[in-house]
Amino acid sequence: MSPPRFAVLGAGSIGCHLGGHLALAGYDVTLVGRPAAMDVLRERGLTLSTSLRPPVHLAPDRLTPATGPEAAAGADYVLVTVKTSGTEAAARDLAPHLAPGAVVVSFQNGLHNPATLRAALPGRTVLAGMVPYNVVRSEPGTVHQGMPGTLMTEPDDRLVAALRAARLAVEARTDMAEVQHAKLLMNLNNAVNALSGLPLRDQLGQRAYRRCLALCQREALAAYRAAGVTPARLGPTPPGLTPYLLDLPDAVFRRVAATSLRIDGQARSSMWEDLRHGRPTEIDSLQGEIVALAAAHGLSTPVNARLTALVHEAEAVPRTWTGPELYAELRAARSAA
Ligand SMILES: NC(=O)C1=CN([C@@H]2O[C@H](COP(=O)(O)OP(=O)(O)OC[C@H]3O[C@@H](n4cnc5c(N)ncnc54)[C@H](OP(=O)(O)O)[C@@H]3O)[C@@H](O)[C@H]2O)C=CC1
Ligand SMILES: CC(C)(CO)C(=O)C(=O)O
Repeated sequence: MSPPRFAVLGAGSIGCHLGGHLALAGYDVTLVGRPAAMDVLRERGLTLSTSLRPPVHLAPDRLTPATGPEAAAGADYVLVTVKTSGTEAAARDLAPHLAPGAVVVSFQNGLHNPATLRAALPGRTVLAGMVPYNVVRSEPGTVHQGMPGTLMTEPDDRLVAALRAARLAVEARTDMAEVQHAKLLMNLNNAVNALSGLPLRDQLGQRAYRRCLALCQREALAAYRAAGVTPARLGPTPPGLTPYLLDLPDAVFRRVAATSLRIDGQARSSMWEDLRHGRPTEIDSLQGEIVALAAAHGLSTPVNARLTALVHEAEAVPRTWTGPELYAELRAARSAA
């Protein structure tokens, strides 16, 4: 069988990281992104950087950038890496161009992107995927992976083999709904990180910020219990114990969490990148999902609701919060509820 051909729909941080690794391994990859971003690839090529190994550069002639969904026509796999707010439109645009038998894979955060893609692409195979680590566009034409981690996807042998050949660690999972709920617990930190204005390592190193995340996770875990959802265990700590770990004093936390905190100084949440570039954030599909799920089960989530409001305020008028300020604000919201 010939090697699979790939298209990446939404060639930003994650899309360039995944597509760049596949192109580096010799796969035929079309990167579909915005005109300005694709011009950068045409002019500078793409550098894949990580503190785990030396950076590698793909010269412009090793890349196939494109700006319209028709460029995905020849692909066996279309990796969808747009932000959640762009999923439905991207799927609608893609629908008339998909090759027969093409498989669409969502490597996005949130709970509902695979379902949105399935609804817009009836009869197509759509797989849920998950990226557990951070990637930032550290400078034009460079995407930087700031921590190690293993991609997850619903089983597909050809896809898994290609990702592994591209030196991307990947695990096939049959419990992707539980994986996505576990990832959402992690992503509740995106808002805290974005409002802190700090690199992830510095923000997570401060107890007050971690306690903000712990408050969010406790509400989320209560909502999951009410909904009968058991999030997958993705690391050494069971999801139900993570808030206790986050509450620990800094020195104890650093010792206990050393293995799960191999984050370099460049790593930032994708929501920080959105705020920095003046783009709308994914807050409504992260904290917003917890608020909605809890409400459906008669629970209130004042902390997640307040953070949602604060992020929307920061979208309109940028501001950062110190850890003690944010923790006091969230505790006040909880007390007032
Ligand atoms: N960055 C990270 O560390 C991680 C991100 N994720 C998730 O991965 C997904 C992608 O995130 P990320 O890579 O950071 O996002 P980016 O914003 O960096 O990349 C998405 C890119 O796709 C472009 N785009 C949107 N719609 C289309 C379209 N129809 N055609 C062509 N291009 C389009 C966007 O342009 P424009 O902005 O103009 O819409 C943007 O440049 C999100 O769900 C995120 O939560 C998951 C794990 C880690
Ligand atoms: C990997 C992680 C949790 C990093 O914050 C992320 O998913 C994001 O930034 O969106």
